[in-house]
Amino acid sequence: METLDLLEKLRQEIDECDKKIVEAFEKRMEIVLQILECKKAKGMGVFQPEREEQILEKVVSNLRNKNFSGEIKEVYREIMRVSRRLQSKHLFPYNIVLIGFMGTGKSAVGKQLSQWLGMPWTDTDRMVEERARMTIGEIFEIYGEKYFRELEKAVVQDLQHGDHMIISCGGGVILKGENVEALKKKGKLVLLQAGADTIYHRIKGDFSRPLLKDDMSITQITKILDERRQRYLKAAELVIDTENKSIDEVCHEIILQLIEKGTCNLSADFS
Ligand SMILES: Nc1ncnc2c1ncn2[C@@H]1O[C@H](COP(=O)(O)OP(=O)(O)O)[C@@H](O)[C@H]1O
Ligand SMILES: O=C(O)C1=C[C@@H](OP(=O)(O)O)[C@@H](O)[C@H](O)C1
Ligand SMILES: [Mg+2]
Repeated sequence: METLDLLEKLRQEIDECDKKIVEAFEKRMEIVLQILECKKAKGMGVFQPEREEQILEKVVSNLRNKNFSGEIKEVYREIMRVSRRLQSKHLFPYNIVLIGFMGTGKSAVGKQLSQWLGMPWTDTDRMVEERARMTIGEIFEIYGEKYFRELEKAVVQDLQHGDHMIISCGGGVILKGENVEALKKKGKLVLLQAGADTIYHRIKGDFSRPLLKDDMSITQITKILDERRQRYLKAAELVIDTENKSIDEVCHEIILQLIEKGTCNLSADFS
């Protein structure tokens, strides 16, 4: 057979394979949505790591040519992430926005939630750093806090167009009313709380936070917390106490509370 004819024939075979894949994919996604209803009824989480491991093992064992084990695993990891994302899109049809004081776990919890729910994650501090090509510490040192707040505001304004994401905010995002307004357009604001003692113990070894660089103490944390408390509470649509809870436990609590709220007033707020 001529090379060009062969190429055409092989392409037709690929098209046939793709048709089957699309059919199977569509069916899989429909089943994924039915599973969501069962999980909801049983109070189960979207992310079931043991089940995902079993699926990976099963698809590899179904392979006739084991040379493709790595490839099939890669594809399936992505399929399972997309499945999680589809389920969480139905559960949480809005951005989940984490606010709260430094050290309450906004960044760590956001990252973990993103993994569990298959939702993309962004951190306003990282966005500011990327845009300025400087660390937060350098921005404060060279240009001062006011300039940092303007950069933070610009990032938040851009984020108001994002859909179905986890957004970890910098602790001072609530200092500007327009930030809160923009974040609420498509998001549910979840306040993470912790006492000054806990916060101090979580962040005492980390000097990347300029507001505490010269005075990393419980007294200084308490002072700034007191100044901001009302703003945090006013902005929050859901309040989560993180004291004596692991990062996983905080994530569970957020998911549970958001689902609980969803049955009463979320659909009205976020339709
Ligand atoms: N619930 C928690 N329990 C224990 N350590 C935590 C918890 N939440 C966050 N941490 C830790 O505290 C530190 C600060 O967390 P981070 O997510 O950076 O806070 P934030 O973004 O709110 O400033 C990190 O070392 C993180 O691993
Ligand atoms: O509370 C604040 O004003 C700040 C909190 C920091 O973020 P984290 O809350 O993630 O530490 C960072 O945005 C900056 O250092 C200022
Ligand atoms: Mg952070």
